[in-house]
Amino acid sequence: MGRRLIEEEFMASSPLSSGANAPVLPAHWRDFVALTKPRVMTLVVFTGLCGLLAAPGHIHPVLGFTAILCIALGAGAAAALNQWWEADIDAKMKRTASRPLPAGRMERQTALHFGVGLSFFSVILMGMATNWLAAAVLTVSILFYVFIYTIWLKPRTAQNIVIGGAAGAFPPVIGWAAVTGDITALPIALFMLIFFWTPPHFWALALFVKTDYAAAGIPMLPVVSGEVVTRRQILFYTFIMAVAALAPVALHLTGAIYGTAALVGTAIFAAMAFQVYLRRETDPARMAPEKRLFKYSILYLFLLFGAVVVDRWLLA
Ligand code: HEM
Ligand SMILES: CC(C)=CCC/C(C)=C/CC/C(C)=C/COP(=O)(O)OP(=O)(O)O
Repeated sequence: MGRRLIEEEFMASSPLSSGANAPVLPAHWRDFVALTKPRVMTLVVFTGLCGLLAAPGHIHPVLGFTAILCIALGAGAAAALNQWWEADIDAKMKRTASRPLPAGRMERQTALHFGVGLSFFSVILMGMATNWLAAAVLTVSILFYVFIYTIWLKPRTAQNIVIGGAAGAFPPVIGWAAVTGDITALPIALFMLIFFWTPPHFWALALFVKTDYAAAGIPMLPVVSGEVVTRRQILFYTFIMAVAALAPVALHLTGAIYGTAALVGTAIFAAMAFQVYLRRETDPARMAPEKRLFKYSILYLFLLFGAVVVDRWLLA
């Protein structure tokens, strides 16, 4: 048996092997959890929970819990459909190659059925447990992530996440609507905050995984327009995000606790974005500013959304 054949056999059984040729093993329950991108979804669920807790009025705790569960299940379903569509792309990127589909631990069809089934389940349960406005917005966010972002924009334009990022901005609106049955100024302001937060959040990451995206042929901004443009765009969107972060204070929708958190948190964000902007080349000895900004972007959103809830509860 030639050496090439042995290598091919090894590659086929490797968890990093391409989705196209890998043998499909029976999926383990852990693979279904992985399909929902649980780490990313923690923040999605947290922002949904904060929208629910900040809303005026009362919701029975069991129904409130069900609403948050539906946001988690809907977001997980959308993530599964994203991976069903992108199995071949994920196989080409180091960061994603060991996901259940590209690693050959699950059939694509299984992911499709899981994603569609969970989407329907989450929307119907949301409608029955809370109201049909919350269910409708959940539907829009799932469809937006799958069709507008994943299928339409992501493979076509470097502006994919600017528009497509709206999908991830809906959860606080859903949480709010689940309690009140309406959508007013504060949930719209929270939507805007996540919407303008997404470009600096994602492009900071894209700067240090750009070779992955280039290898997979995805037109992310650093691949298409280069690092200098991406660093400038990160700074530009950080300024718009700062306006969105301070808008609830200016509009008297929140009080001093959120105001302080937004002011301090956003000043740190802007300082980090400025460091990213100034950076031209990589110094392997220090953590790159873009890596620091990416990590901080997550903490920032946790902080500001937590502050909204504390603020509204103290005001109440
Ligand atoms: C279209 C918009 C977005 C894109 C393209 C994007 C992209 C990414 C990517 C590629 C990662 C690395 C994850 C991994 O390697 O598994 C990541 C991490 C993360 N994202 Fe985003 N993101 C977006 C929006 C959001 C939103 C709206 C939230 C929550 C509100 C969010 C929360 C997170 C969190 C918490 C992590 C860290 C996960 C970990 O600890 O591994 N992202 N994002
Ligand atoms: C309620 C509801 C439906 C919420 C949706 C939440 C949402 C859209 C979150 C976006 C975050 C996310 C997983 C981005 C990954 O981008 P990617 O898919 O390009 O990343 P990848 O390269 O890791 O696959």
